[in-house]
Amino acid sequence: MKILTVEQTRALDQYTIEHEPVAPLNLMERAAQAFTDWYTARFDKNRPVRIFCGLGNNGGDGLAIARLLIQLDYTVQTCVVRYAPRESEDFMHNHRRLKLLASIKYIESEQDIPVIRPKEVVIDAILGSGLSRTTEGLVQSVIDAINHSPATVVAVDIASGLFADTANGPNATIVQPDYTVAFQLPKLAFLLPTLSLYVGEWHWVDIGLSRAYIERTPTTYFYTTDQEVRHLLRTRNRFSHKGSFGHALLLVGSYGKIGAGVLASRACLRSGVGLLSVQVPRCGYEILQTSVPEAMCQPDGHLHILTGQPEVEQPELDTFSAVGVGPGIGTAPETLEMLRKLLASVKKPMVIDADAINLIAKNRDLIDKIPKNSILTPHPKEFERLTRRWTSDYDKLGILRDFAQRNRFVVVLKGANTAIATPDGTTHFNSTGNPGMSTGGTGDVLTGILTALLAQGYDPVEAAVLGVFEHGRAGDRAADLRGQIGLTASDVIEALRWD
Ligand SMILES: NC(=O)C1=CN([C@@H]2O[C@H](COP(=O)(O)OP(=O)(O)OC[C@H]3O[C@@H](n4cnc5c(N)ncnc54)[C@H](OP(=O)(O)O)[C@@H]3O)[C@@H](O)[C@H]2O)[C@@H](O)CC1
Ligand SMILES: Nc1ncnc2c1ncn2[C@@H]1O[C@H](COP(=O)(O)OP(=O)(O)O)[C@@H](O)[C@H]1O
Ligand SMILES: [K+]
Repeated sequence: MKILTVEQTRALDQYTIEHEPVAPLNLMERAAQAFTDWYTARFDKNRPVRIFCGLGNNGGDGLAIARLLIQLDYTVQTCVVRYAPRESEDFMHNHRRLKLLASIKYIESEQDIPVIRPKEVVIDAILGSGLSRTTEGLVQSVIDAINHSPATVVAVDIASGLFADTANGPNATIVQPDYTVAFQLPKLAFLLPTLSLYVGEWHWVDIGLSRAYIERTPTTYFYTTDQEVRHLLRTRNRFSHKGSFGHALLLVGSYGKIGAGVLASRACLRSGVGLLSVQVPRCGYEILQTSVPEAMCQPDGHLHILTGQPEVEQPELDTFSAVGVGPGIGTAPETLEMLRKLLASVKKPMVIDADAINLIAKNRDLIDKIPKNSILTPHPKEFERLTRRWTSDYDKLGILRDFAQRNRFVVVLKGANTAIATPDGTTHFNSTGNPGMSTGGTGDVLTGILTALLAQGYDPVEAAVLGVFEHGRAGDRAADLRGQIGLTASDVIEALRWD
């Protein structure tokens, strides 16, 4: 699913109005109806509703929602915040219609701001995507009152005061909603960790904007949906054999961290790889052979770390269809040498994670040695080591895009809504996963999954989008079964299911 800018959304609105055709007022009516449907499915009539409306089209939506809820017998108090002398046309129209049905309270100064009670639901329709400057004065006071109230808060389209796709200045006053209900498409701001307080749980509702126009509007930001991922997944041919699904090699583990290698190996096998070989330090040999009997084990000559000096002769690297390196390997100088040799020998895109990323961050000449289209899977701290500290989430997205594009890597920046930046400059935000996955080892699981997909011949961008999505989906299934708090990385592996 595409994420469009405010400008593009405005153009989309306009196109829909001109070509569908639908009158602007009817589009507002559709938006209000879609919001009301969402609202009535969640909140019953016992909860009094207080709707704060601004003077633009977001306020117009609020007035239309007030009318629709009143018609459904909800108890509604509408408050119009009169912060300026101008009102939009569609606001005025809906204002006239609502006045025929109910009384409206006008907030013209701070004294007019009502006391908000705990049982109420506040609907925030003060400012929407037309926000053009930081909030101040009366609007700021009303937002403060909403934020200090004990009521549940639902934002219409976007929280008042929040910019949809650019950074807010420091100390901006912004509504902190429990829910945001956006029209048609998600906004970039919803996907950024430092803005989560201003978004809450978010949903989007279809208001019938032109699909054809959305299709041909260019964007660099995407939000991965279930439907899109289904198209990527390959089914198995009846006559396939284990040779059809590749032979992966994982280089993983060090003394005390063989578990990382076990998790990556199990996840790789649960993700459809035909054959798996695993290189571990000698101390990991029995552990791996016992806990992952399906894998072939290539012990390193060193007891505790990977050095790239095998104990016994090993197949040439180019016999493997994909290589993954990093989980649990540590940063010993001998392991750096192993990584150096590995990068010099592997010609295909590979998966690079954890300490392999840390080693590369400290030895930057290695960046140029990484095969093009390789998948790097840093968490934010590893990514910062690899690049630089960022000043905002928007700055971080810029650094991410540039780093992926300049080096021709697929960079999977992990976290809630993992961001996948590709060599062609696009960024895909993941839609699955939950905070239960913030536990040691879940990243190792992802490395195993991605290595398995590359080994099966998936294109690296597709592998990253699909693998990250399924990793999160497995995390969601595991959380359903066990709850988020008790979730472990092993549970994520057991919950993987690829159909
Ligand atoms: N897109 C869609 O698909 C659909 C969109 N719809 C709805 O329209 C909404 C967008 O409406 P909108 O363009 O009228 O903007 P909105 O946010 O209501 O306010 C604009 C006014 O606020 C002013 N203003 C700006 N910043 C300010 C500040 N800090 N403090 C005070 N004032 C400030 C600004 O002033 P100006 O910048 O012109 O000086 C202008 O007068 C959108 O979010 C959605 O709810 C649906 O109805 C239909 C489908
Ligand atoms: N709050 C969250 N929501 C969704 N996914 C999360 C969340 N926290 C962590 N994850 C996922 O869990 C994994 C953690 O990886 P990482 O930090 O490398 O852990 P480890 O190094 O312990 O394996 C990543 O795939 C990340 O996207
Ligand atoms: K709003």
